[in-house]
Amino acid sequence: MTAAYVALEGGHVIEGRGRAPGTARGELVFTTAYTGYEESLTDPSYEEQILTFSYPLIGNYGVREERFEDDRVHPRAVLSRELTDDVADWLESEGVPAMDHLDTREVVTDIRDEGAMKCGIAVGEDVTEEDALAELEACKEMSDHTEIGAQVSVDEVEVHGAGNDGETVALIDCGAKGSITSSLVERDAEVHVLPYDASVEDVESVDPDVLFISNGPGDPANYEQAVSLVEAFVEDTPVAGICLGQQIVARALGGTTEKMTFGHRGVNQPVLDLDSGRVVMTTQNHGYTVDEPGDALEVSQINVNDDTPEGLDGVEYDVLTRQYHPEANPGPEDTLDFFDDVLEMAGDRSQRAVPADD
Ligand SMILES: NC(=O)CC[C@H](N)C(=O)O
Repeated sequence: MTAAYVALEGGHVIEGRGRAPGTARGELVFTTAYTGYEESLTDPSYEEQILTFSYPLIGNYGVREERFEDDRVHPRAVLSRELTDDVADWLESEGVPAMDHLDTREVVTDIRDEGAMKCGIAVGEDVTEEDALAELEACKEMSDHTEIGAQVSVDEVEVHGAGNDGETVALIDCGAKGSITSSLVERDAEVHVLPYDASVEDVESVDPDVLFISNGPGDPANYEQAVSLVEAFVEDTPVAGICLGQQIVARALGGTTEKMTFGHRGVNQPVLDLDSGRVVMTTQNHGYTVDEPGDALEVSQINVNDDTPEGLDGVEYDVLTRQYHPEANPGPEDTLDFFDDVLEMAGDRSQRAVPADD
C-alpha cells in the first residue's frame, strides 16, 4: 500500500491510503456535495486549496470530460473516505496527489472547529510524516497568493457565441467556470472573455451591454484591476457578478469583504429571496463573503443558515450579483433565471443606447 500523510495546521498528522502520488500544500477545505465531483475538481475557484469530500464515496459514475468546468484539475490535492480507481487514475494523470481510507469526519470536524487551514500532504512509496509536515511548513496563507488571478485566467481574449444576436457580455475571467459562459451563450449572448487584469480600454473595445465579473480563487482583495473596472463602468454600463464577482463588485462600490471560518461549499445551501419570500437551493464554493455591502448596494438575498448576503442589487446603478453559483454544475438548477435577469438588465441598456430618431 502506498503511504499517505496529511499534516493539518498545528502539526496534527493523519495517515491514509495513497491513491495518487506526489506532495502538495494548500488551504484545507471541505465540500458537502455528494455528486458533481468532476465539476468541483475542475472548478478554478479551488486553486491553491486541498479539497476534502465529506460524502464518503467519490467516483461511482466515472470521469467524463463533458462535465469539466475547465481543462485541468484545480485543487492541489484531494482527500476522500473512498475514491474509485477512475478518479484516482485521473488525478494521478493530472499530477494531483490524492488519498483515501482516512476518517474524513475528523478532518471536516477540525475544519469546522478551527476554520479553513494550512495543510501539507505527501503520498508515495517512500514518503514519511515529515514530508507532509515540510509541505505544511511551506504553505502560504490564501491572502498571500497575490497573483492567483494570473494562474487561472485566459491570456488572450476569447469570444464565444460570435455573431449571436443577443447582448454583448464582457466577462472578466478571474477563473471563470465554463458553464457561466455556456449559460450566457445559450441565451444568445456574445461573450467576450477577457483576462482578469484587462484594462478599461480593453473593455471599451468590446463595447459591452454588461460587464460581468466571474467567480475565482483566493482573496477578493487581490483583484484590484477588476475592482477598478467596476468603478470605471458602473455609471454607464450594467454590472453583474458571481461569487468572487459579487465580492469584487461590493469592494468597488464602497463595501467590504471578510474571510469566513470555513465557508460554504456544497450543493444544498438554502437562500431566501427577500422580495419574493422564495427559498431556493444553491450550489456554493466560497471562503470569503461580503461583510458590509455599502450604500450603493442593497442585499436582495440571504443565506438561511447564517444570514450572509447571497445577492446584491444596485440602489441607483444597474447591478445584479450572486454569492452562490446560479450556473449550477454541479447542483440544483433552481437559480438559472439569474442569467435571464442579467441579460434583461443588459438589454435595457442597449435599448437606451440606440440613438433617437431625428
Ligand atoms: N467561487 C468563488 O468565486 C470563490 C470566491 C472567493 N475565492 C472565495 O473563496 O470566497
